[in-house]
Amino acid sequence: MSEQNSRGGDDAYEHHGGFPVYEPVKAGPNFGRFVDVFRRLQDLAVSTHAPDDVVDQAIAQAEALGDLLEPYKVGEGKSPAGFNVDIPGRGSLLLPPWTIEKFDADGVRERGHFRRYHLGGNGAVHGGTIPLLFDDLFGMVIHASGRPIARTGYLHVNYRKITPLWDELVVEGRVDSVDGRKAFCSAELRDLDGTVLADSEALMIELLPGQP
Ligand SMILES: CCCCCCCCCCCC(=O)SCCNC(=O)CCNC(=O)[C@H](O)C(C)(C)COP(=O)(O)OP(=O)(O)OC[C@H]1O[C@@H](n2cnc3c(N)ncnc32)[C@H](O)[C@@H]1OP(=O)(O)O
Repeated sequence: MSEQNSRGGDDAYEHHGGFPVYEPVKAGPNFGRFVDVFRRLQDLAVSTHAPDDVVDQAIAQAEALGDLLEPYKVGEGKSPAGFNVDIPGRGSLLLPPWTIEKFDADGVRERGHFRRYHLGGNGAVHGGTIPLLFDDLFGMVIHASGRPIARTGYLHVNYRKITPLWDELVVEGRVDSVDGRKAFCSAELRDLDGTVLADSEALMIELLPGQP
């Protein structure tokens, strides 16, 4: 149960805007492997040129897999996908497979790589994938800072160098300053030599009660 605050409001509700208060959904012991196998399939789906009969077999097997899983569909916030910080990408296939290394009020650092599924052109990571990485990072930066839930008002990305597939990389972000509901954040994506591949600035705006 949430409690009334001194302004007569509801602390939990105000902290979460119009969001439900999600409880983390713990994954079973095989969920990491489950995500891994789907990442492999994502890579293969965009990197193979198989004969038609093999494509037909793949469709049949994928349909059978869909039929196996369909009865277990759940609503938002009820699947372990996206909620498990021990699994790369928190177990979400939308996110690249990055792992949280540091998560505190000073900022958040993650380490990981992009895969064939994230290919843009000529061996480089797709330019739309990098804002995804930053946007999600800034969400966690806000969470780690202890600030109320926020949404991205703007996200600016500078692409400084080609970002390669498969190489281990590091991204780190923090809140630079706060002005009322507005948290101004920044982050850098680097290779292991410390070269900045991309950097980003974002405005994260605290949600008002009831804002979705
Ligand atoms: C372990 C699990 C972790 C889990 C971690 C999970 C991480 C996931 C994180 C994902 C984050 C997202 O992608 S969120 C999805 C992408 N973002 C969105 O969809 C947001 C869509 N936009 C909105 O809903 C709205 O614009 C809001 C709620 C953000 C703000 O609307 P509002 O409440 O009406 O606010 P408004 O008065 O307009 O603005 C408030 C102040 O911000 C300023 N402002 C607003 N927009 C801008 C802007 N683009 N550029 C400059 N300034 C702006 C205004 O001038 C004002 O300043 P002043 O006059 O006060 O000075």
